[in-house]
Amino acid sequence: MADRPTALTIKICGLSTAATLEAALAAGADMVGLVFFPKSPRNVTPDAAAPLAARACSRAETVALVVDADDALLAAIAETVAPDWFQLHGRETPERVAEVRARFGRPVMKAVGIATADDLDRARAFAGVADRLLFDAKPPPAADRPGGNGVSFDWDMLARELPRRLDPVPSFMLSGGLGIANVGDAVARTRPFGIDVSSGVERAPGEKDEDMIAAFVAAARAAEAGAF
Ligand SMILES: O=C(O)c1ccccc1NCC(=O)[C@H](O)[C@H](O)COP(=O)(O)O
Repeated sequence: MADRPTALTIKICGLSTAATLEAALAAGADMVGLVFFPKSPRNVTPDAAAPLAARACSRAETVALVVDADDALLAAIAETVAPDWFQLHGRETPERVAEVRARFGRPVMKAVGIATADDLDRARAFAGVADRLLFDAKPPPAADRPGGNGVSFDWDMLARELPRRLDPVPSFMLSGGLGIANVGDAVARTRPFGIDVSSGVERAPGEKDEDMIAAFVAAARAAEAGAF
């Protein structure tokens, strides 16, 4: 079993305005995510993201989320935004994860889509390479993005199969369809290192809601008391 934190790490992903970023920081988020994927309603350019990352500096870790990004985009983000983490949310191989980690000198979180226990076997290849895994739901068939779709997967399957299939259990974050009403249940069932939310704190796709962010963090903090 990987080291357990004394507290739940909370990540709010897909922030694109100063006001909602401030709401996440004020609520006590540990990580804030910036999405660099043009098809996403949360997409930001490196130039737009730079002042957001600067605002978060030393208050929370910044995470740059990319999908099958080439080195040119990663270099532009590294130089302009200087994120603490890269989150690779596409079809990156374990070799590419290792390459990004070495080339850009920052920790990498690898998202792995989970639907069945076989997907946990697939995740094993990333466990020794990525600094953290993010278990996310697979996108619905018609989705035009691989994450941030507000859909969940079977948390009980994860809790049951993870220790059987990955030994030691890696440090993982849980995402996919989390919201104010279900985050407590999700944490109690899966006991993750951390959680990650995007759609569940939005009033419309890409529009974060400051009150929902605060309520989500409060609900997650209430859940951590029982889980850790
Ligand atoms: O948010 C996006 O638009 C996005 C686009 C492409 C790849 C990943 C994306 N988001 C990932 C996340 O925000 C989270 O890591 C996670 O999937 C949670 O999403 P949600 O189910 O919406 O809470």
